[in-house]
Amino acid sequence: MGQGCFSALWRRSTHPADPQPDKIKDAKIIFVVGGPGSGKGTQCEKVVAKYGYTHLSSGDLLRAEVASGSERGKQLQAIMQKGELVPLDTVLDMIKDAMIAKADVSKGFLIDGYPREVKQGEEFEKKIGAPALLLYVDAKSETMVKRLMKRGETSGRADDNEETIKKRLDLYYKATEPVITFYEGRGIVRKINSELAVDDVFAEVSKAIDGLK
Ligand SMILES: Nc1ncnc2c1ncn2[C@H]1C[C@H](O)[C@@H](COP(=O)(O)OP(=O)(O)OP(=O)(O)O)O1
Ligand SMILES: Nc1ncnc2c1ncn2[C@H]1C[C@H](O)[C@@H](COP(=O)(O)O)O1
Ligand SMILES: [Mg+2]
Repeated sequence: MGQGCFSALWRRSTHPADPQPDKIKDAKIIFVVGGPGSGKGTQCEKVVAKYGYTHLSSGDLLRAEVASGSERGKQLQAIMQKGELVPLDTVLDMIKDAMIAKADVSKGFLIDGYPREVKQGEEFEKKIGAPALLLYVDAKSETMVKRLMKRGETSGRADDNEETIKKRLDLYYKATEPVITFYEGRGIVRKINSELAVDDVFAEVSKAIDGLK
């Protein structure tokens, strides 16, 4: 879908004249990138418990908007149900607003599920700042499908079904994997083997975070 037609309609409260973005310009930022069902949210919860970072999942922020019942939420739901990406401006403004709201108390931010494409990373850096680390949560596609089908038994997520999972996976390989290559060039990518048990995956995550200055 063309993003231009939606961006004006869906812009949120932040704008260039807003002084508040200064509050987050020096924040420690970790991007958490991986396929659907790779275990990003699971690991982020553990990082919050151990390191006290703030976890912001773009998918969770979008689902909260859907749950609000707003007109915008209805439009977002239609896109997410199809396993497509919502417009960049919408998701970036949501993340930025959430970061500003937590800036005074946050030790650092885990940005889970963003960037989904290289352009999202570039825009994030222009409007917010550069990530110190990218955690690449890696699992096989068969593993991800199995986990999502199981999660779908109880999650209530409209996109945890066979047809949408396939679309989300295809989009991940096409649009999101290039994000990893892009940040590898900066030397900030740590690949995490998410085929292991949750605590063993977390041991790798902890090592990557402990390596941060
Ligand atoms: N290492 C693991 N071993 C077994 N199950 C796991 C592991 N990590 C996560 N899970 C389970 C928990 C969930 O039911 C499911 C998906 O994990 P989750 O953390 O929600 O993935 P995710 O956040 O990457 O998915 P999405 O992109 O769809 O939000 O798999
Ligand atoms: N960063 C994002 N850009 C566009 N669309 C997004 C982003 N994060 C989440 N979404 C939409 C599209 C996804 O299929 C759903 C669910 O996201 P998830 O990270 O799996 O919770 O939301
Ligand atoms: Mg998740």
